[in-house]
Amino acid sequence: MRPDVQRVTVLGAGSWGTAFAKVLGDAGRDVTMWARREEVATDIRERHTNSAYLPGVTLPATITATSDPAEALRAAEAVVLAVPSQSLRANLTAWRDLLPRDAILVSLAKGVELGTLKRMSEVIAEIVGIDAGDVVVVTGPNLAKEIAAGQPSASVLACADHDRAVAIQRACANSYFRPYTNTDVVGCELGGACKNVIALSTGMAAGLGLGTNTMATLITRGLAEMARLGAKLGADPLTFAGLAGVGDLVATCSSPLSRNRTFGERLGRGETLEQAQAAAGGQVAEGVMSCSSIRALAQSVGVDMPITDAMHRVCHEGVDPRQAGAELLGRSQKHEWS
Ligand SMILES: NC(=O)c1ccc[n+]([C@@H]2O[C@H](COP(=O)([O-])OP(=O)(O)OC[C@H]3O[C@@H](n4cnc5c(N)ncnc54)[C@H](O)[C@@H]3O)[C@@H](O)[C@H]2O)c1
Ligand SMILES: O=P(O)(O)OC[C@H](O)CO
Repeated sequence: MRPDVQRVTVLGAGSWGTAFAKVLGDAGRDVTMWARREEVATDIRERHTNSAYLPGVTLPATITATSDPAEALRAAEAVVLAVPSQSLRANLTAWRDLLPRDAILVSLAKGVELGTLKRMSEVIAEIVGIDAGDVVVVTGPNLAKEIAAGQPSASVLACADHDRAVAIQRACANSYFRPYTNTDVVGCELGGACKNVIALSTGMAAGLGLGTNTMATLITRGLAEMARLGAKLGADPLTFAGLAGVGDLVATCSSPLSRNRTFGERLGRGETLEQAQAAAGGQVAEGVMSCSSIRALAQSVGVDMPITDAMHRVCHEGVDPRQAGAELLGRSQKHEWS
C-alpha cells in the first residue's frame, strides 16, 4: 500500500478544479491551487472564495492559491490536472519540468483530443513520459456546483495501478463525496467524454420543446453508442452501466447545471454556435469539440455513433437541429442491440 497523500496541487481554478479542491480540503488534505489569472488566485487565497466560477461557496481556509505554477507544484505528492481537454496538452507541456518526481497525476478532464484522438490519460502519458496506466482518472456524476454545496455524490477513480487509485481514494473521500476505484480506464474515460455529446443532444431536444420520452430515448441510445465504441476499444461493457456511464449520463443530460446540456438547449432554441459560446461566459462545454474527435475516433474503428455524428453536423456543419433529429428518426430500422 502507498503512503497517505497529504499535499495536493490542483492545476486549474475553474468550476470543477475548485470544487474538487474543496473536496480534498474537506477530506483534510493540504491543497494548493494554480489559477491562470492572479485575481482568481488572490480571491481564493485571501477571501476563501472563487467568485468567478463558484460564487457563494466558502472554501476551506486550508486551501491556498497562486498564479505561479512553480510555486504551486513545489512539494506536491499528487497533482490534479483541472483544465479543459483541448488545452491540456499546451498547459501540461509548460508544466512538465516542474512536476515533482513520483507525484501521482490525476486527470479531471472529460474529452478526447482533436487531431490525435487520444484520451486524456494518453495525452498526459505522452507529454510527461510515463505509462498511461499510472494516471488516475476522476469521472462520474459530478456537477461542480452541487458538490461544492456539499451535496452527496459518488465518483470513480480509474487507474490500471490499483494502489494509486486507492491512494487518491483515501485522499478525497469525505462525508459527502464517495469515490469508488475501477481499473477500466478506457471505459471510464470514454464514458466521461461521450456523455457530454449526448448531453448536447438532450439539451437540444429540450430547446426544441420536446419532452421526457425524447430525453430518455437519447440517453439510452447514447449509452448504446458509447458502449459500442468502448467495447471496440477494449473497455469492459459493465463500466457503462456504472457511475462513469449511466450515472454521468443521467446527471449531465438532465441537469440545468450542465454546461453541455445548456449549450445544446440554446442551439435547440435557434441560437448560433457563437451566441451559445458567448453565453457560456468562457466556461467549457466539452461536447462541442468532443463531438468531432469522438466521431473521428468511432469512424477510425468502424463504429456507428449516429447521435454523436448528428451533434457534429449541427455544431460544425450548420445542420439545423430539427433536420438532424428527423434524420436520426429516418435511419433504416434495426434490432435494438445490433
Ligand atoms: N464543471 C463540472 O461540473 C465538471 C465536472 C466533472 C468534470 N468536469 C471536467 O473538468 C474539466 C475542467 O472543467 P471546469 O468545469 O473546471 O472548466 P472551467 O471552464 O470552469 O475552468 C477551466 C479552467 O482551466 C483554465 N484554463 C487553462 N488554460 C485554459 C485554456 N486554454 N482554455 C480555457 N481554460 C483554460 C481556466 O482558467 C479555468 O481555471 C473539463 O474537462 C470538464 O469536462 C467538469
Ligand atoms: O457542466 P458539464 O456539462 O461540463 O458537466 C459536468 C460534469 O461532467 C457532470 O458530471
